[in-house]
Amino acid sequence: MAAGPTPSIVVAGVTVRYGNGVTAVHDASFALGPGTICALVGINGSGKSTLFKTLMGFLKPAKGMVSIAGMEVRQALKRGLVAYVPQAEEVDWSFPVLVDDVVMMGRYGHMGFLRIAGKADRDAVDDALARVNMLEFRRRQIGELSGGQRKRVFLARALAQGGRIILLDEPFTGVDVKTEDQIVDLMRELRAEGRLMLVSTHNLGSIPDFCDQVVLVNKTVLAAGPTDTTFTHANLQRAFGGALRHFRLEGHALHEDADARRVTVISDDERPLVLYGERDHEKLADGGKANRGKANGERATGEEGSSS
Ligand SMILES: Nc1ncnc2c1ncn2[C@@H]1O[C@H](COP(=O)(O)OP(=O)(O)OP(=O)(O)O)[C@@H](O)[C@H]1O
Repeated sequence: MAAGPTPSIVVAGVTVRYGNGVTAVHDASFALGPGTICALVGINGSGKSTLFKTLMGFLKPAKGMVSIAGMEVRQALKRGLVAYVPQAEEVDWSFPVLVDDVVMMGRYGHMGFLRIAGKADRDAVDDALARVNMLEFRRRQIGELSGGQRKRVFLARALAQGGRIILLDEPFTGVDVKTEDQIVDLMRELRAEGRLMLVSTHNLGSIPDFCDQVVLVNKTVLAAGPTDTTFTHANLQRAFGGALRHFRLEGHALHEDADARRVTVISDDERPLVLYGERDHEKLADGGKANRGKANGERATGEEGSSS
């Protein structure tokens, strides 16, 4: 991994307003360092995309300060430090462009004015496509790919760019479990390389597995910190209120055998969080840790729960 500024994000007292006067985020603060995968969690309209757009310099805070790798946003973007993997809805899939060309866009910041790709650029594109297992699709039109394949192409674009900070807006929406696992494995590799990833997701069940930090939002940052201490039942209730589906099944209502453990299923939208044998529901993350193997092994059960 190329040396560069230490990846970090500092958001301090940030308020963001849209042109129509809507204050989407007010007085939001959190800080993240290198070698981190952080989940950005909140209901629809809670300000996750607004925060991404602010970190990408598309929106300017009305108040507060954003610093990326110790620099102003504009400077960090100019240096290609931040790569963005957009939500599927933000992309015009009818635009006739090859997979190769999409990934090469990640290299534009490394090229001269005429954007002529050199060997280093072509190598970076090859490496990135190989890392997301998409080499065989490189001559395909982007619009001809499945949702999960498209996500992987945009992830490859971020890798080709060499961004030490990667923002992923709902990377798991509409992808199957196998693709989600591939994306998570890749993110773990990128974390081991010291990169910083901020991931918005409704997959609550996956968060204790691969995120070391969590930022919970609802128009402001309600809680931010290590998953173990922040991804708690109390904080999820604050973030989601009545929007959260929460089932608790226990004893003979659930088991015909002697296994009397309680099962708690907490779901926002996609993959729910499934906890076994919880007594104290305050600390979801601790329970998740103790029961993680089991919960993963029974993922399908949880998914049935979420559809009810
Ligand atoms: N371009 C815009 N102009 C005005 N208001 C906007 C604009 N985009 C978003 N908003 C408003 O800002 C608030 C936050 O929206 P945002 O898109 O950041 O939420 P989100 O958490 O990303 O939601 P989702 O989970 O649905 O993607 C919402 O009230 C939304 O209606």
